[in-house]
Amino acid sequence: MDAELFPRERVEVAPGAVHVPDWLSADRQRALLDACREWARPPAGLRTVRTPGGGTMTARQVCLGWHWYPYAYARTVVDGDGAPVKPFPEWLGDLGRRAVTDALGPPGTSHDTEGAGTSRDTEGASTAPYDIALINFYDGDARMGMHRDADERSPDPVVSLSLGDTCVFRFGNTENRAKPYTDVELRSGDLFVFGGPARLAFHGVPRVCPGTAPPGLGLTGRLNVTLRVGGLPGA
Ligand SMILES: O=C(O)CCC(=O)C(=O)O
Ligand SMILES: [Fe+2]
Repeated sequence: MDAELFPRERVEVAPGAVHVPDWLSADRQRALLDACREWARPPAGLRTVRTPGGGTMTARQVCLGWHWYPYAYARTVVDGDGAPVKPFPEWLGDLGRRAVTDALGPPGTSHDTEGAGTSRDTEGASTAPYDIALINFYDGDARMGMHRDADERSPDPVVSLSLGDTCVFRFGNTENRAKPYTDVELRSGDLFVFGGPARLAFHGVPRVCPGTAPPGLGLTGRLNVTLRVGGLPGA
């Protein structure tokens, strides 16, 4: 990691949405990248996602635990090779819980802003294990439009880990895709968590900055791993 003139600070972008720069060490980034390379292999590997309107997502995706397709979850790759989704490893769930605690505080912590009642207990966030990972690979001009992560049935926070090229991550409001939103630069190793009142906020990736990955990582492009609690029937 290049030394910064001013270290980047943890920022609460909106109540319940926190950016923690440099959360993963260089070694942990490399280990997560190695795991992503394994998960990307077929069967049930990296695929291009087709949207109902006939378009395709520019970021390619692989899932663990539950397979996401527009706009539901399944146990097999129903819109691809039909293979069973790869298992969600316990260590990744542990990483998810640690991420939430580091970003938002331990369970039961009140991080109210002006009495807004954003305690994780009152938001219904649970101790249920993280059981879904969506891994997105961005190369070239890949982007992700503004959307909500709304296909899970659990209110637990979404945990986002970034590897490789820096991107602009746009974090918006819960009403619509338009302003107000905040643009955050996510770099390799950064953590972003959104839960509580921010859990259903619109967000997207308008831009990836090619050639900005840490030279030692060995990744061209950007990987983002989001961890979610599904709360899905039959889990
Ligand atoms: O790539 C990112 O940083 C965001 C990914 C995302 O929003 C998603 O997987 O739902
Ligand atoms: Fe998302």
